[in-house]
Amino acid sequence: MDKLLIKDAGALDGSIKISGAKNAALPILMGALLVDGVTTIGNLPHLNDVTTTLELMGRLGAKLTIDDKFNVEIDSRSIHSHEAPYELVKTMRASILVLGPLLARFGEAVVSLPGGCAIGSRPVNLHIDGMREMGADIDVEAGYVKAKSDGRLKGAKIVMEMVSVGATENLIMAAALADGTSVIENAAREPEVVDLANFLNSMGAKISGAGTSVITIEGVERLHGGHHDVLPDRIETGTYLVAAAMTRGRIRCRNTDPNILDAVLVKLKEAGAEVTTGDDWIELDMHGKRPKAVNIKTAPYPGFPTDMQAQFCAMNAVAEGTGTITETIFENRFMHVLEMQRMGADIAIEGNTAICRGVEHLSGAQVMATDLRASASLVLAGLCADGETLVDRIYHIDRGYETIEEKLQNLGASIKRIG
Ligand SMILES: CC(=O)N[C@H]1[C@@H](OP(=O)(O)OP(=O)(O)OC[C@H]2O[C@@H](n3ccc(=O)[nH]c3=O)[C@H](O)[C@@H]2O)O[C@H](CO)[C@@H](O)[C@@H]1O
Ligand SMILES: C=C(OP(=O)(O)O)C(=O)O
Repeated sequence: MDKLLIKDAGALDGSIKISGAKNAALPILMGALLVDGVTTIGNLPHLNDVTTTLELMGRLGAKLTIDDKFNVEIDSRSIHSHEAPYELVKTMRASILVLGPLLARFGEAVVSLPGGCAIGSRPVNLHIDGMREMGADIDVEAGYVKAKSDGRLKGAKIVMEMVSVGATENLIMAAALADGTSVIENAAREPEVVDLANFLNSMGAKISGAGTSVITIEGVERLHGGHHDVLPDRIETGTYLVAAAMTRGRIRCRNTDPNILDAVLVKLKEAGAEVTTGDDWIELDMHGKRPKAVNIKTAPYPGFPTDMQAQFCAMNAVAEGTGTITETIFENRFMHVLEMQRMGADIAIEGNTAICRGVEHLSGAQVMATDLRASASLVLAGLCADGETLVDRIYHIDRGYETIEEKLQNLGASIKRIG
C-alpha cells in the first residue's frame, strides 16, 4: 500500500494549478445520466472517486470516450442497467447521487447504501424522503435503496429539515425531469450545487435559485447534450494556501475562484497572511512569519467549510497562541487530532471542539490517514515537523487530491510516494 514520506524543507514557495472540484465533478457526472444525448465534461480532476464514478456509468451502459487531457464524452442514450452494486460504490459516499438521475429518467433505481465512514454515520434519509414526496415508492432492504416510480416523478415542495449538499443535488436531479414544478426549501447553497444547476440548465433544465436556500425546478421533458467545465476545487485551493501559511511561505494558486473561498481567506488573513486575489488566482504571503492561531466553527456554505477543518487544525498546531476548532457538521471529524498528538501537537478535544495550543515544532512520526481531509492535514503537519513523517493509507488522499506530491514538490516540499 502506498505511503507518503515527508520531510521539512522550509517555506513553500511557488505557483500551482488548481484542479477541478471533486465535489462538483461527481454530481455533474451523475447528472449526465439524465441526458438523452452526448455530454462532454472538461476540467475533471483525475481522482479515484472520478474513476469509480466513470466505471459505474460504464456499468450502467453509458458509452465513455476519454481523451489525453481527461475530457470525458458521455453518451447516456445507451444506458441499460439501473443498478449501482455494492462492490463498485462502497468506497464512495457520493454514489447515492445516482439515485435521483436513474429514478427520474428510467422510473427505477437500485442503489447500494454507501454506509457510514470515518467522519460520521452519514445517513441518506433526506434523499429518500424527498424522492418519496415526489411520488417514488422506495424500500430500503438488504443494504440497497430500491426505488420505483409509476410514470414520471411529480413536482413537489420539499422542506429540508437540515442543510444537506448531497440531498439538495439528488433532489434537483430528480426534479429536473419530473412532471410539474418542485421547490426545495432550506437547500444547500454550496458553489458545487450552483455548478450542477448551471450544468443541467445548459442541457435544457429549468432550475432557478441555486446558490440561495430556495431552489425552484420546473421539470422538462428531456435534457439534451452539451459541454461543461467543472468549477475549480475550493478545498484543494484552501489546502495549499494553508500549507504555505504553515511553512511561513508564499504561494500563488492559479485556475481557481477567489469568490467561493471567503470564509477561508478571512481566517488566513486573521492568521497573519497577506492575501491578494485576481480573477482566477489567489496569492498568499506570510513574509516569513509564524501564523497566529485562529478560532474556527464549521457551518454550511457560506460558513467555514468542514472540509477545511482538519487543515486549520494542523495550522493551529504549529501557530502562535491557542485556537479552537468547533465541528458542527459531522459527529466524528477529529481523527486527525489523535495522529497529530503523536507528532507532538498540544490539542485537547472537548465535545465537538478541539483546543489547539500551538507548539514551535512538531516531530515526524508514522501516522495513519483515516479520511480524506485528515490525510491532507497530516501531510501538512509533516511539512513542519522535525525528522521524517510517514503517512500511511493514502488511498484516502487519492480520492480527493490530484498528484498532491508533484504539486507540493513544485513548491519546494520534500515529499515522495513510496510503495
Ligand atoms: C461529494 C460531496 O459533495 N461531499 C461533500 C458533501 O457531503 P454530503 O453531501 O454527504 O454531506 P451533507 O451536506 O449531506 O451532510 C451534512 C449533514 O447532514 C447529515 N445528513 C445528510 C443527508 C441525509 O440524508 N441525512 C442527514 O442527516 C449528514 O450526516 C451531515 O451531518 O457535503 C459535506 C458537507 O459540506 C462535505 O463534507 C463533503 O465533502
Ligand atoms: C468528506 C468528503 O468527501 P465525501 O463526501 O466524498 O466523503 C470530502 O471531500 O472531504
